[in-house]
Amino acid sequence: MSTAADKPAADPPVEEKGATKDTVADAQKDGATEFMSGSFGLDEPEFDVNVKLADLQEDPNNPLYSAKTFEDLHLRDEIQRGLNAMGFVKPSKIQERALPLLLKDPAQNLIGQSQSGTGKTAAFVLNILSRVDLSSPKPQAIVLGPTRELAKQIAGVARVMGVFLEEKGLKIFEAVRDTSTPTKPAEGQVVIGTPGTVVDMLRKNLIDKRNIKVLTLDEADNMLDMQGMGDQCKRVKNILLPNTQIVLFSATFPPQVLEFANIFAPKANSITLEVDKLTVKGIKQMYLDCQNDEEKYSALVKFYGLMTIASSIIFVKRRDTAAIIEKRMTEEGHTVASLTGALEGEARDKVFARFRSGEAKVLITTNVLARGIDVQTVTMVINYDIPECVDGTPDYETYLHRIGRTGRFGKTGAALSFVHDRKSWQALMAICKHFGVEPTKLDTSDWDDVEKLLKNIMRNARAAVDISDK
Ligand SMILES: Nc1ncnc2c1ncn2[C@@H]1O[C@H](COP(=O)(O)OP(=O)(O)OP(=O)(O)O)[C@@H](O)[C@H]1O
Repeated sequence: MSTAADKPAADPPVEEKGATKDTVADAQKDGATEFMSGSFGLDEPEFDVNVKLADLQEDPNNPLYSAKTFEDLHLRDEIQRGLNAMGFVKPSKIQERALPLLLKDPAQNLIGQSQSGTGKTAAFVLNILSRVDLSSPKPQAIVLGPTRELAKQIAGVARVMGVFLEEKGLKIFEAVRDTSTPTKPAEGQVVIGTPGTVVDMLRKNLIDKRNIKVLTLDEADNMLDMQGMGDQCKRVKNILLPNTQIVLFSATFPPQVLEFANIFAPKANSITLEVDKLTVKGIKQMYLDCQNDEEKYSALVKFYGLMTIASSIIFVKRRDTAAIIEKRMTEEGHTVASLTGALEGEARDKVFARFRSGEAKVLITTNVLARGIDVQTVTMVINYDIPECVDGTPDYETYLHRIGRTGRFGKTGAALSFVHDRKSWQALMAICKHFGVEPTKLDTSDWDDVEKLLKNIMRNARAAVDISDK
């Protein structure tokens, strides 16, 4: 467990021979992952995880199932060098518990849950990089994510972490659809993509299924729950060999999905969290009480007039709201990027790259980017519309994933939700009650007060980020 007291001295990330920032930067060409400050910023709260082993005879508290250091895992030398170059000093809680279970032979299934921004990607990527046989160029692992942005981000992490395995032949293949349907075979031991494209490629034998030994689903609850993707994920699994290691990760596993997850990944070891442990403590949660729907927009403009924020994401329910806000904020002189499902393929990549690079400081989006996206500079998330399920009930999970775009890996951030009527207020209160948080109320009738409060919060957030960057 990491506390402020046991943080390692703040050395800069290791730059060993041949493992310079440039080497890592080269592997980051798609801008998918950022050069990290290392694990020093990690200040995980004390919390208990529930570890359940498939073999009930075994003791989940056996030290063998916990790795306090990466060295404990005896990783391939090239992987350890990759971690050093990324500045990963020690495993996060989920990595500490999940990695020994993932890496154990013979391979076992795993269902892993931990809060947003706690390093789940590195956990499953490390497993894959440890398991691929580089003497063969054939696909050996598949990772599925719900969006092209997330799939590309994961591929970026795998490339950075595996940069020293490249000379041994490691290749990462992105299976996301561009303008045309795929016609060329997947080249690389690790295939990372969206479920539709991957099913398509498997069916057309563009992915050789015969050597696949690991199937990982990131944002697994989302992937298994949604009818379309759930079906596609099942198809992928059914095409693969029956002894494939199935790895499911997410910050949220609502009970009904967890049940299905246990069917999808039979006899899985599992690491789960109680619902009141799911919120990231470093995210200050607030809400802005607006008179009506129209006032939301003027409040948004006023808010951006008051604040200078490193980067922020505004989540809306509908594409047309995103378009309106984009237009009006641009007219106000803000550089914004708007990404919704209305955009496809490379056009989406371009918009997202503008945000990731910091050229656009504000991203307006719908739930498409609610999950997984890791942009370190995001200090504020705005829920312009409170997330709701198709039946109009509050969407707890999406709220958690949305606000988790900030406050990543021990950093602090703020989440501001707009409420404008009884329904939106009730929905937010239900969500906060569900996760056991008490949001701070900001009142638009006293902007001086709002400004003071926000500045204070953002100053604290910046200070915390500065410290963790040292
Ligand atoms: N051991 C580590 N030391 C330092 N930084 C780390 C470590 N593990 C992960 N990170 C960094 O933490 C950040 C968050 O990691 P990641 O994106 O994997 O979170 P996640 O748990 O998958 O979040 P989400 O639930 O939102 O998808 C990344 O920028 C990653 O580089």
